[in-house]
Amino acid sequence: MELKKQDLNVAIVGATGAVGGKILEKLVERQFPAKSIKMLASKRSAGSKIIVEGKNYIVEETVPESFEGIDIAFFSAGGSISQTFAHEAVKRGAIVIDNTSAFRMDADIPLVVPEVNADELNRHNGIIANPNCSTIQMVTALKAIKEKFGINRIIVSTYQAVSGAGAEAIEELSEQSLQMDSRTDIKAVLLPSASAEKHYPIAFNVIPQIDLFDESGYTLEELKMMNETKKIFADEKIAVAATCVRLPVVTGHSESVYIELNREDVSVEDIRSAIKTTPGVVIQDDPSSQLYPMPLYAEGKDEVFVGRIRKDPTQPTGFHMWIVSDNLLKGAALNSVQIAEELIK
Ligand SMILES: NC(=O)C1=CN([C@@H]2O[C@H](COP(=O)(O)OP(=O)(O)OC[C@H]3O[C@@H](n4cnc5c(N)ncnc54)[C@H](OP(=O)(O)O)[C@@H]3O)[C@@H](O)[C@H]2O)C=CC1
Ligand SMILES: N[C@@H](CC(=O)OP(=O)(O)O)C(=O)O
Repeated sequence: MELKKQDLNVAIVGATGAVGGKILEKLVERQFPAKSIKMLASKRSAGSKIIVEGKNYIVEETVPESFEGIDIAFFSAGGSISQTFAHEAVKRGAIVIDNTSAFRMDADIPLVVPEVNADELNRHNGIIANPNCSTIQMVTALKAIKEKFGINRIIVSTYQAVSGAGAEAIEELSEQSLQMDSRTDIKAVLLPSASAEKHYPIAFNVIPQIDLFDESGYTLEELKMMNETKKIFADEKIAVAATCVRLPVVTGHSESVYIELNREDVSVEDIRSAIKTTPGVVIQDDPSSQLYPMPLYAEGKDEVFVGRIRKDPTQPTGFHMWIVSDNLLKGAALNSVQIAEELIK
């Protein structure tokens, strides 16, 4: 499908959500060549107004006809909405960039992080999948290391912010936090979370569950990381194991990542040099000045930050590192907009 660069009609499905709002901001900030941007959500939000850089955008209900004349449709309204409307959009001539997990593992749908596998865009049939937020920041940071030295195995533990569970979860964390003072019995006061991990309060807590469990004992979030990494790296043999954890941070996912390389002769300096070659990846790593990435400082930034790079003292091919990025930006909205930019290059 050919896209003319200067006169694109764009739609955002899920425009009132945590990710959809950031997609609009990124399109405006990066001066995406859009003639029009249609804001779509559920019937509940129809008629509401979103203002970005002084311009008003009126939200409309999403129906199949919403996609008449649309060139690019960004979807971030949940998997079931993508299942219902993505093919309707493609049928009407749009290219869909889908932020949900609905199509990510379909063999004929590219799963793209532009810095890693932009060439996959050449084989799309109308739908392109944007990976899981935790997966995106990890593969972006590891891409050059993998290319240069080969990676056999990845073991990752995540520390994920509540904004990953949507706008409602952000509200919930601040409401629960405000109920507290030092004398409060937390468990007696805090109400269970409304986000995916429903049973427990998130304020002043750490929850080792994101999304549902499957029969293997892993959660769906963990399985997404494990499977999507193999697909993006086009490497079925790479061993990936994940533990995904939610904590009371508003925005910015952090990851403790352990990798085993194919070779023993690689130094920390070699790893740093490789990482630096990937655009958008920044090393923040100086123990002597307590410099390392943190979500509080990554929020609002486009980059993926890497620090705490260490050689495993017990295994000559092993390295540890700490990877942080804004889950709503590189983890979702920015990556989607970068995909659209690649398409019109
Ligand atoms: N947050 C993140 O870090 C990431 C999120 N994603 C994916 O993006 C999607 C949205 O996430 P997020 O923005 O965090 O979620 P939010 O809960 O913040 O937003 C959900 C959005 O979906 C819209 N919506 C709900 N029902 C419908 C419907 N029937 N028709 C049309 N729109 C509807 C909502 O509109 P309304 O206001 O009208 O209810 C709202 O705009 C999820 O599928 C998630 O998997 C992917 C990667 C990362
Ligand atoms: N599950 C992620 C965000 C997300 O929505 O991911 P996915 O699109 O893979 O369901 C989080 O909670 O941080």
